[in-house]
Amino acid sequence: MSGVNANSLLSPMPRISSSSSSRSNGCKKLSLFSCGVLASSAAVANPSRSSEERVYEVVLKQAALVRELPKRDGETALDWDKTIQNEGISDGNLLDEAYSRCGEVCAEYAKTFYLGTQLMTPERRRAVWAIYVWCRRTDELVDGPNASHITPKALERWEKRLTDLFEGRAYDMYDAALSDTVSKYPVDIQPFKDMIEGMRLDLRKSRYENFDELYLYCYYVAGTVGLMSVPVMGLAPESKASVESVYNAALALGLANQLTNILRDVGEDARRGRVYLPQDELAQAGLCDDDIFRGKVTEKWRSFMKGQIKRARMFFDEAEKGIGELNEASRWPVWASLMLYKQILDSIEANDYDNFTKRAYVGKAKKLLSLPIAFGKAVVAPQISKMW
Ligand SMILES: CC(C)=CCC/C(C)=C/CC/C(C)=C/CC/C(C)=C/[C@@H]1[C@@H](COP(=O)(O)OP(=O)(O)O)[C@]1(C)CC/C=C(\C)CC/C=C(\C)CCC=C(C)C
Ligand SMILES: [Mn+2]
Repeated sequence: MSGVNANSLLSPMPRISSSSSSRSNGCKKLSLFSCGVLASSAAVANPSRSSEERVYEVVLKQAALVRELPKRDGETALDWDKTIQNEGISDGNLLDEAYSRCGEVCAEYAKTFYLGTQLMTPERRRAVWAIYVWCRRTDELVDGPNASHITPKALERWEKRLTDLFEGRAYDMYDAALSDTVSKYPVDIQPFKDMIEGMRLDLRKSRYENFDELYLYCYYVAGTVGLMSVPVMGLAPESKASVESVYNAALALGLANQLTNILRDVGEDARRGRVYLPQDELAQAGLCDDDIFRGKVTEKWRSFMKGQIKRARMFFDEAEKGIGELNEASRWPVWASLMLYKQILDSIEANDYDNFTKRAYVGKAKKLLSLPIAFGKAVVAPQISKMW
């Protein structure tokens, strides 16, 4: 691929600011906090409104947007793929070129995921690429080579650029692709704004008092990706599940991925002065920041890590419940990404919980093996169960 690198993804940004999100009150239920993996601090830390409740409001809003979609002849509200197909995907050379550049970035940065998207319909595939590129560029702002120059002002400009592209004013080719995607699929701007909020958080915060705080961070930087992806991946027309439950599963996959990322990168983050672990749970385990900076694997550390891994796995389990509700052609990349990420947790265990000096990874052979297994879960198993 021709010259895609972190710098070239980030072209200059226009000025002006825009406001960030506001959320209203009033939600119900909760899931993984209350399941008692670790005595979670959510209710204690914020008795009035936990992060999980706040995020659940966003989930409800996203689900409502989908449910409110106008129905056209022969379509259900959940089957918007036909509409896109009827409108055709060739919108002129420039747009095709914009999408194919997104595909190149995706192929360069996320090879396995790119492969996974090959089973999706061409229009969904290119829409997922466009979302991927926007997320990657947003992440690069605080994680990439120019991260030390990124200020809140720069993030304001990035957000202004986001609102522009949602209104049809694209700044460059990658934005043009996303602008087209959000005009065709019922994708809401809120998760995108929230991801930028996560980048703001990264600029000003390097410690998390409890899981409630960490949950919100994980939602901002990764749960949002799940919410952005569902409208593009589409729901199975035959699905009987509620739209909320599918969004919840998507959210859970983003959270699980991010929690896994955090556990994999403990040593690397500590070297940057960052600890993305709940401080109260560290204290309960008899640990503190200094233990992390020292980086010695002790019994206390192993036991702490076991709890954290258990929680991440519970989020993966929650996510698995929703994959079968997605449009059939979208299930494979999701299963593949879930299986690959989940195996990072196995690898941390195999490293005897040394995530200070060893980077947990999934080897090529295991990666390759995961693809047909994911295919089996996504495509073959549902066909078999239809036959019975
Ligand atoms: C089909 C599919 C998997 C679609 C998602 C594609 C997509 C839009 C991905 C964007 C990912 C991205 C670049 C996010 C930016 C923030 C970020 C980097 C988050 C971390 C990802 C891992 O990246 P990496 O290992 O490279 O991390 P480093 O920056 O290098 O440290 C994350 C951990 C989060 C990624 C989150 C997802 C892929 C969410 C997936 C959820 C769904 C696709 C919903 C599935 C639906 C159901 C019903 C389960
Ligand atoms: Mn990153």
